[in-house]
Amino acid sequence: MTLALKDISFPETRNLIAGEWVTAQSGRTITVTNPATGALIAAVPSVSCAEVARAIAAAEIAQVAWAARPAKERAAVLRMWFDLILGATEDLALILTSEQGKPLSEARGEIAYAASYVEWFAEEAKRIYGDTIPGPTADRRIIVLKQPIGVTAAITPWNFPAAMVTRKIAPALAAGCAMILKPASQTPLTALALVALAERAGVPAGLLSVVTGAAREIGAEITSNPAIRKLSFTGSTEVGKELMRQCAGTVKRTSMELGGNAPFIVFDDADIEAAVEGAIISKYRNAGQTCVCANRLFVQAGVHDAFVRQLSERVAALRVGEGTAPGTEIGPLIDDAAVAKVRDLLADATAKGATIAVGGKAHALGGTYFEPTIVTGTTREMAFFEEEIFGPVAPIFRFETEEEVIRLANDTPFGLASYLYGRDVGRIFRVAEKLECGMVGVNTGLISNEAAPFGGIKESGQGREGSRYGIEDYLEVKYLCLQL
Ligand SMILES: NC(=O)C1=CN([C@@H]2O[C@H](COP(=O)(O)OP(=O)(O)OC[C@H]3O[C@@H](n4cnc5c(N)ncnc54)[C@H](OP(=O)(O)O)[C@@H]3O)[C@@H](O)[C@H]2O)C=CC1
Ligand SMILES: O=C(O)CCCC(=O)O
Repeated sequence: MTLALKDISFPETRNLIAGEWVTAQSGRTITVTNPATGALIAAVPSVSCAEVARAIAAAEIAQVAWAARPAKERAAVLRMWFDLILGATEDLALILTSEQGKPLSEARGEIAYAASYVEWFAEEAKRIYGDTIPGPTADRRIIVLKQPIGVTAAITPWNFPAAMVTRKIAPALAAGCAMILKPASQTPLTALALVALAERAGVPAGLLSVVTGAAREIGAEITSNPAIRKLSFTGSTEVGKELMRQCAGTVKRTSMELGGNAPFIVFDDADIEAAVEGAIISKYRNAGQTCVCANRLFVQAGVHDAFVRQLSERVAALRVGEGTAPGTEIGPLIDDAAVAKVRDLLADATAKGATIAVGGKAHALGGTYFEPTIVTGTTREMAFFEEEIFGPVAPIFRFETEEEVIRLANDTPFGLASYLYGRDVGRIFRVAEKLECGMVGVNTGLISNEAAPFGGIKESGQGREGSRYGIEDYLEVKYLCLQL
């Protein structure tokens, strides 16, 4: 399949290792397909541990020189990368939609979102401030320095092939770190194109490498190589836990952005139209394949029926189709396993008494398309109360009281995002403070932006990305004790 791209050097299908664009030494490749059609798009290298180790060795050298450059120079390179990304929006969006499936309009939005992290951290690079602390005795002074952590690595998922890449590379480079990136095997082309643009922007040879191939093998090298001082991972909780275990061997710092099980709470005094719009964005963005997607919708008894009716009208009208087709709002799911998971969750719920209000089955388009779905009459016993759905299915739970909904919302090992709709300011603060999670959307279904600290608690992970907190994860604190 040929993509109609403006930049003739795209799609880039090689890896950037130690400053050179290469194929795998073994000649092995992995294939990339379009989830909308199943068509083969490209083949990218499947590299060995030795090639990853070579990238890490080059990064060690390049990082020293990069960290020594004034922050203003690092910022200028990042700013140039930001400009190049925005200039290549159409190509990047088409590559992204072709390998991931999301509607082209969402892909364009993701490119802008991805670029916003680069712009943000270009600015933050210049504001890595230390501290002076009054000494414990009259003849002592304490000075705190913030220094780059060194060579870092990132492993990213397929659901946001651009934004998860820049959200990790940009703060790393801004802080003076080097990075080895391993993107998801299903969506490597967006990452390769972004890294090609970073090279054009002036990122020095060896500082940033991108490797594709067998996750276990590459992950084993990244997590065991002592030169890697930090790993930032976005993906499933299961793999995140495994990587944390592996990183323990060399006591690497980790940032983990893992699964979620977001409650979306609608109180009786909510603006129902606004709550419905929020649910559409929060639940059905990227066909429900987002870690911050509403996973359990709790609606208070007084507005339950009105909310279900209005949401059903909106959901039944969502246009399902190929991401590149004009007007598409819901693309295909990433693969057959994702469809099977959604089907199993629905079968479990209906067997336990739930009702399908809208959708509920594979879409007539075939392939991995699934109908946008609403399920009512749901209970705590159903599997989707516990599991991340990662598909276009909204289970709606009816509740009566504030105490009950807080208990239900927190009854999960996850703690990433939560949403609540209502007008009672006192209740909003009470509930937001009691929810066990890292982020709360109040009267909004969209909480992601570069200025905010994105991240979770409990088994949803640790560390924050974006905002002024995001760069801290790439910095070490060193203190100087001065005896006068
Ligand atoms: N929190 C989030 O944002 C995300 C959550 N998920 C959840 O996880 C489920 C499964 O999705 P999936 O794509 O399989 O997520 P994974 O966690 O398996 O994949 C995420 C990234 O980790 C890599 N990876 C997988 N196994 C290892 C390993 N042993 N060592 C090192 N790296 C590894 C993958 O590489 P490769 O692609 O080569 O396998 C990919 O780059 C989804 O249904 C969803 O519930 C998924 C994606 C994002
Ligand atoms: O779902 C994810 O894997 C990442 C978060 C998407 C966002 O930034 O909104």
